[in-house]
Amino acid sequence: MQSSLKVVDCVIEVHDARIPLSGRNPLFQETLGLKPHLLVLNKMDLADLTEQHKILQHLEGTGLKNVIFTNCVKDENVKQIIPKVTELIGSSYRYHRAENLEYCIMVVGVPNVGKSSLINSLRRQHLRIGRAARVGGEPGITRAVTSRIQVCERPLMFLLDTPGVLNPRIESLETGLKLALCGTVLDHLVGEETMADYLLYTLNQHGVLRYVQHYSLGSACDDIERVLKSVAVRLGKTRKVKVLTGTGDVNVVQPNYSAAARDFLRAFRSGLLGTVMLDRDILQDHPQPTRHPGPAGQGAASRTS
Ligand SMILES: Nc1nc2c(ncn2[C@@H]2O[C@H](COP(=O)(O)OP(=O)(O)OP(=O)(O)O)[C@@H](O)[C@H]2O)c(=O)[nH]1
Repeated sequence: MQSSLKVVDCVIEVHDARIPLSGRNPLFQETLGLKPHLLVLNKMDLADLTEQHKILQHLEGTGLKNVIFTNCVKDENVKQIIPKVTELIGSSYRYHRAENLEYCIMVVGVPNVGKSSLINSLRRQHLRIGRAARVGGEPGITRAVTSRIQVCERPLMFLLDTPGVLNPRIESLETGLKLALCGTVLDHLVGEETMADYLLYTLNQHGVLRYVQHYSLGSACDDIERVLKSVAVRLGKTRKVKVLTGTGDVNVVQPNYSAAARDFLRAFRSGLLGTVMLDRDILQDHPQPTRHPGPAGQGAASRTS
């Protein structure tokens, strides 16, 4: 990414709109910092944006003035990106390329936030043609900086897709769990049941109780074992386990907790359980944003219950 930088006019950083204030990789800013920068908060369809103005205020307080919320599956707000990028490059002090009317933009972000989807959406919007970048539900689909992909005719604009890069030092356990819920880390590395537990905690804390109806649970519950058991039974996700008894082996049918946890996470990620703002704690804890947030531990509030 660094070696491609000299041909890049602007950096578009894509992040998940459910975690607008946490989990970004600070190395992007440090390494790519001098180029004009646009933050695209994607998957807005999955985010609770009732406090959008507070989020924007908070981001502005940390020096991020150029922010656009998008849904790249439905092409929402994607049309705003190219005019904004053109404006940013035009007003950039590095813009000394009178003869060269091509723009080259690098798209960066943590894994699975929709960088390739954004490129495909831009092509649909401006060129009326489809896919150029591979899209996938799991992190790690794009594995190298691609050759340039044209996304617009006027102005002539090319994008470089890049692999998702996580901060090697995640600032807190809570931020790690939020990133995992958003699908930026392979689920089995964190553990589906751990993530399901955090998801249940979050949904209850935010009063997003659609899971109760979705799984016909009767009432809200903060016991993950009970919830996963009900989900497993309801979905018929059981497994036979051999149990050794005094009279020999007996096959016992048990709820398949892992399969239930996977279904719970899948339903959440596809929006079936409602929208959430996973950084609500940061918004509440830091009403007056500071311009230079410190390193480890700052930002994400610790769990209080
Ligand atoms: N709901 C929703 N899903 C989206 C949106 N944009 C992308 N996705 C989905 O998110 C998943 C990841 O999208 P990609 O475009 O492959 O993400 P990426 O950032 O290029 O991923 P890596 O190459 O792994 O870094 C895919 O399943 C997309 O369909 C969006 O705006 N809303």
